Amino acid sequence: MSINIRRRAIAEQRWQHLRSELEQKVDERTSELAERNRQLSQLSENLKSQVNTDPLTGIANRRLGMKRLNRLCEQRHPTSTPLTIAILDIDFFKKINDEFGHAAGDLVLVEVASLLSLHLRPTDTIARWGGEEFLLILPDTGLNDSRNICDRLRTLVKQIQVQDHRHVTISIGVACHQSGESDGGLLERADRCLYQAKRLGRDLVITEQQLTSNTTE
Ligand SMILES: Nc1nc2c(ncn2[C@@H]2O[C@H](COP(=O)(O)OP(=O)(O)OP(=O)(O)O)[C@@H](O)[C@H]2O)c(=O)[nH]1
Repeated sequence: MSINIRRRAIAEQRWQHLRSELEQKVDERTSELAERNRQLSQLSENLKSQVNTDPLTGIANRRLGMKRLNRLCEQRHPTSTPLTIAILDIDFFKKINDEFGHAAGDLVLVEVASLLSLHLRPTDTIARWGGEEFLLILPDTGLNDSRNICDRLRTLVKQIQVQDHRHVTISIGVACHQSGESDGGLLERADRCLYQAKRLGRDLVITEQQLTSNTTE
């Protein structure tokens, strides 16, 4: 009888030991999986940010700019606050590259992007639209206010110098979203304003209002 009790006690001890070993293994495996999960979500965050970011300037890329504009245009209804966009293009950028080198051109792009980020609101979007072109999305902003904002940016950008020589200038086309309009239509109108700013000599802000009054004259 006492032998049986001792055997049972030994078996129970073994069982306890095995159970605590197993529990320890489960704990270790659980923390390994939690760590791997953390790494995977970090990786996924990094990839998401790479997909949406312009690698040179660190601002939103065309993809993200387009996505935000598309969403804002779709969400708007007749009583929404105004939504304006501006397409901004650095003047004679090819000359900057040709005279001072591609690295100097890159630096200008970075400086323009950081100036825009510094002077616009966190709710605005600043996206690199193409080579030396930027898209600004200004929610809750009417055409006149946008014009003033863009004119201030135009003046500020002139403070940027390329290797202490040439001052940088920009041309900007500004258009306001019309109810029911697609993002494509809005972009096209802003682009026409930009084209006019270039045509009229550059270092200018042209709004669609000015474009209409110019073409009807
Ligand atoms: N350094 C640099 N240059 C770029 C980049 N992307 C595009 N470019 C250059 O930007 C230049 C744009 O030239 P154009 O389209 O002729 O325009 P522009 O010289 O600014 O003339 P306007 O727009 O008419 O005032 C081209 O020479 C491109 O090679 C970039 O990421 N870095």
